[in-house]
Amino acid sequence: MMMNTWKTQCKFPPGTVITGKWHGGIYQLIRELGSGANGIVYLAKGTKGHTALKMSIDSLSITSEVNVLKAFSKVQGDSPGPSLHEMDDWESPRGRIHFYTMEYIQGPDLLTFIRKNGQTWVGILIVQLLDALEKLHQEGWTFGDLKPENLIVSGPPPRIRFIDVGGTTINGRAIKEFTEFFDRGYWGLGSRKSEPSYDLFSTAMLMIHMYYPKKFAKVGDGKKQLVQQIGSHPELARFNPVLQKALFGKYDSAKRMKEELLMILSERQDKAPSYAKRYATRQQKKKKSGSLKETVMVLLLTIVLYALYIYSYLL
Ligand SMILES: Nc1ncnc2c1ncn2[C@@H]1O[C@H](COP(=O)(O)OP(=O)(O)OP(=O)(O)O)[C@@H](O)[C@H]1O
Repeated sequence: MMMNTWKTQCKFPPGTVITGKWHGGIYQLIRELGSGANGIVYLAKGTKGHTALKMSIDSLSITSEVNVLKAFSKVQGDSPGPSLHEMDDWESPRGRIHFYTMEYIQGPDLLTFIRKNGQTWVGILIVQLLDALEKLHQEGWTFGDLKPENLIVSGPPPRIRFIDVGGTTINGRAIKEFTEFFDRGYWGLGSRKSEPSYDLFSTAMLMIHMYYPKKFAKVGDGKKQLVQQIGSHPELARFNPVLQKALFGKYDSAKRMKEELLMILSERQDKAPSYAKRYATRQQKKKKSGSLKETVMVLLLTIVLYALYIYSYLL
């Protein structure tokens, strides 16, 4: 009932002009992009070009999402989420509506991208995701509701971005929004406390979902079931050590998970481009066992292979 009320209040046809009460920004709605639990997102045209405009009658949720977007902008390097343009109110014919505008992120969601471009992309995109998560966690936030619909692959070059920051929570609190399949509480594998390991569990579930596009429900012992699902898919099974550690809360940082994932990806020389393969073979011949030198070399090799791997796909 509540939802219908706000939905009706925030529903406007293309062409509607929104004028900011406090900052005077003018936006014309182009089309609806989607609606969530508390608002509607439109593609709009402002004086500086296209923008995504989220409106809601709930000022608290708008303020809290704006705060998350501000935190994203503090993240080192490019923001993993949409950059915030401005926040304002609009005195609409149906009363005051709160809104903010942000970068319009164009591209397919994660699952659509994988369906179109193949599973060879899974590793690299998850590495990118872990990179973004590491930065977010360092700023003291947990993303929370990680699912394919909240991840857009923009580009080229393909780059994974977060949308829908409604579930992003300060570390140490209770997770605000979650989706059963990606929630460790649902699988009986941990609490709903916002902390890095919560996101890493969801990341492992994202990987599983990319190989099992049809989500499956929990039957009996969640832990046993997930281990079985991983083991019975040959492509997914090679990620087994990393997946199990992430599912069972053994990683306390996305960085560590990323490093171990990169190790597995660098082992996959059969799929690597030929120059990468030659490089890897050369390095293996030179390899001296059991030393720090070896660890450094493996890491370097991993980085080089990763760069070549990406490069080969951009050609
Ligand atoms: N910055 C953006 N760029 C492009 N599309 C966006 C952007 N933000 C949101 N969208 C689109 O608008 C839809 C609605 O977004 P919104 O954040 O309101 O909620 P949701 O993800 O559908 O649901 P909920 O918040 O309930 O989890 C998204 O699914 C996405 O398709």
